[in-house]
Amino acid sequence: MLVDRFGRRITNLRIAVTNRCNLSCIYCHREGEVNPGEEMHVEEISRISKAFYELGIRKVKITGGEPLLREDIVEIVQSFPPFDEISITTNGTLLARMADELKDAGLSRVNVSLDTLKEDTYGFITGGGNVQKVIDGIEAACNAGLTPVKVNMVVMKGLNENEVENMLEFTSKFNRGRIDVILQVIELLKLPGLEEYYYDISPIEERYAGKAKAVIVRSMHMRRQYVLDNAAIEFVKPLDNSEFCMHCNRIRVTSDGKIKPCLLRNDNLVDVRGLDGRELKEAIMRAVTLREPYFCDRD
Ligand SMILES: Nc1nc2c(ncn2[C@@H]2O[C@H](COP(=O)(O)OP(=O)(O)OP(=O)(O)O)[C@@H](O)[C@H]2O)c(=O)[nH]1
Ligand SMILES: C[S@@+](CC[C@H](N)C(=O)[O-])C[C@H]1O[C@@H](n2cnc3c(N)ncnc32)[C@H](O)[C@@H]1O
Ligand code: SF4
Ligand code: SF4
Repeated sequence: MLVDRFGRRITNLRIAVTNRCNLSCIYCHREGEVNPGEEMHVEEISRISKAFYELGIRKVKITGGEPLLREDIVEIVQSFPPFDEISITTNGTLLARMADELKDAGLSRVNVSLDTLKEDTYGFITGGGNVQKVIDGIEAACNAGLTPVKVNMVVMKGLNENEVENMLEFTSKFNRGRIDVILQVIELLKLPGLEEYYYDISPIEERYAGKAKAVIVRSMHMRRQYVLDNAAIEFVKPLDNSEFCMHCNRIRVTSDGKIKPCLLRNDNLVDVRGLDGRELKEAIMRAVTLREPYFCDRD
């Protein structure tokens, strides 16, 4: 088991398989990648993930850019070691036609980004995306058993801050007798130029906390999930949140083969391209020693 200098156990791997995307969301952090080099080939992704598996990692998240743009995405999923869970975070636009194949390849579940159900707002946020394709993708993922599907909603002032209840109603339509779709409400990470859209989601969380039938506190980031009638809602509030960072159990790999100890830093990357065997594992362990909570209480 990998444990960093702060006693944080690392159980999850996040691999960006591309930096390319078919949308251009106004807020995109691209998983913290800047000026990426050539994308890793499937063999490299497989080699790196096996090294992490041998070091005790049991869950992997595929992300990007838009992972479903990779023509070999099914091969990538098939090439993983036997992780307990393989999930993808996707914008959902290409999911409808791929859901069954991905399930057969060994994918466990998906997160689908959908900030609004309003066509014009969705088009504005994503730079021209078609909301119906995403809805079709969510439906196909449910039918394929890629559940629970998490619908990622980044809340933005003046754009969708009043749509949480609508989105919850939308997810509850898929929950017949069990929770197949969870709404995940995400605080906007204020990249330069995004300040005007920032919206504090704490009052929204308080509102649903008051109505919850049960509360699940996740070991990852101590994130709270509230169980409601026929629905569930989780909150992701990283900003200035030392509790969130103290419970960060994930390590990242960039699309061009660098280990990234923290989403919000690029000054401590460890390049593992071309490494194998002991050298690769040593580089991974070096990256683990570079992990530090980004938001922490300082005197
Ligand atoms: N600051 C910070 N934000 C994160 C981190 N992990 C995820 N996020 C944010 O959380 C949002 C959702 O991420 P997803 O890729 O859907 O995955 P997840 O919800 O973290 O993971 P699962 O619950 O396992 O599906 C994204 O907007 C990320 O920006 C993290 O380690 N640090
Ligand atoms: C970078 S995207 C990559 C995967 C895929 N293209 C997608 O959109 O789901 C991963 C997640 O990060 C979220 N995200 C991107 N930029 C963000 C920001 N500035 N603040 C909060 N979340 C953000 C997206 O909404 C998405 O749910
Ligand atoms: S779909 Fe995902 S990767 Fe593409 S621009 Fe939007 S948030 Fe970024
Ligand atoms: S910002 Fe905090 S939670 Fe996110 S990757 Fe960095 S240390 Fe982990």
